[in-house]
Amino acid sequence: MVQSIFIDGAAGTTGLEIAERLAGRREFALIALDAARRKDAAARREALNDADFVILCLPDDAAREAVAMIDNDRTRVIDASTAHRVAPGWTYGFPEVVGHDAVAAAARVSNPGCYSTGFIALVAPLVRAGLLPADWPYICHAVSGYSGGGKALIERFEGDRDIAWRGYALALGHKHVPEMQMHCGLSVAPLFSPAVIPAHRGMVVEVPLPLGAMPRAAAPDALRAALADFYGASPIVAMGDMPADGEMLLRASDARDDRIELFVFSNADADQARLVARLDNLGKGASGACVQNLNIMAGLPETAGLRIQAQ
Ligand SMILES: NC(=O)C1=CN([C@@H]2O[C@H](COP(=O)(O)OP(=O)(O)OC[C@H]3O[C@@H](n4cnc5c(N)ncnc54)[C@H](OP(=O)(O)O)[C@@H]3O)[C@@H](O)[C@H]2O)C=CC1
Ligand SMILES: CC(=O)N[C@@H](CCC(=O)OP(=O)(O)O)C(=O)O
Repeated sequence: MVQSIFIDGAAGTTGLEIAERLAGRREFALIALDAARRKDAAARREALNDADFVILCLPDDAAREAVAMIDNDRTRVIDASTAHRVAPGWTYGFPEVVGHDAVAAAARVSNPGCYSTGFIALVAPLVRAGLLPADWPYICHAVSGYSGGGKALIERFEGDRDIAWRGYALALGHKHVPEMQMHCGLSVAPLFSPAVIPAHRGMVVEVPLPLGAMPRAAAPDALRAALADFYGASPIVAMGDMPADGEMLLRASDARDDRIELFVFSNADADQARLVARLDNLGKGASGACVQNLNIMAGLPETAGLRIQAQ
């Protein structure tokens, strides 16, 4: 049975990338609004209620407004925005962490933030297994390609080739912190320092761990083994190969890939470690994750339409 999909915000960065991944899929039929009607409330309301699945690629307020316009109990929603990531009644769309069955059964799925995807992929399984403490004040550093900031940031970076690094969220309290804390089960909010680099896409998220100074922290080998075991044969979340030459690169020209790779680096004394995740902010960080969740909700193979590079 062909299921209908409406992408609200289809002309934006995340929406366009979702449409690319759905192009040619016979299981789905896209409901499209022409340019003149894409922000028209009546047209959106009709499309939102006609669709079997709605994918919201909108700013937070517009996403809340779209959900309020749905007045039937058949349409299922995937929200790419931050609006519902810690909201009651919403399933957090990280199937490897919350369980595929929970996503498959959900009517309302909130797609994780891009940075949160890296942090949660690394920290949640280890805290859950008792290998890292839940009450530690974790620190997280990350860099993102500028497409992470949508059309406005793309325009800014492509109009000013002189920006080599942009630190932001300097007053702390980035909008991803609540979901990072909640979905890792932490009693203390992590301290998060994001930055943007002059590459269109790509992301590295890092959690440095002073293991020797932490209570109840396992050794690096145990952390590595636990992550490998937790994600098992996942086609999307996997341990990366340890770099042989002592450096790890993110290249602006890297092939697009909807997978996420995890690393545990450590020192010879095994009392310091760096948990690192490398992903595409528009892949597992946004549009790839939306399509993965859509596949699971629709009862289809989770990687259908995704970009999975040969290993
Ligand atoms: N980019 C990324 O890597 C990630 C983005 N996200 C989230 O996805 C959502 C979309 O982000 P992104 O695609 O980057 O943003 P963009 O700014 O690129 O796109 C947003 C789109 O929404 C449209 N829009 C705004 N208000 C309305 C409205 N009331 N009705 C209909 N359309 C509207 C905009 O219209 P117009 O074209 O006229 O401006 C634009 O096309 C955001 O919540 C973002 O935080 C999540 C994870 C990662
Ligand atoms: C580089 C950049 O600006 N990134 C965005 C986050 C992108 C993302 O994950 O989007 P959500 O808004 O859906 O959480 C930011 O920090 O606000």
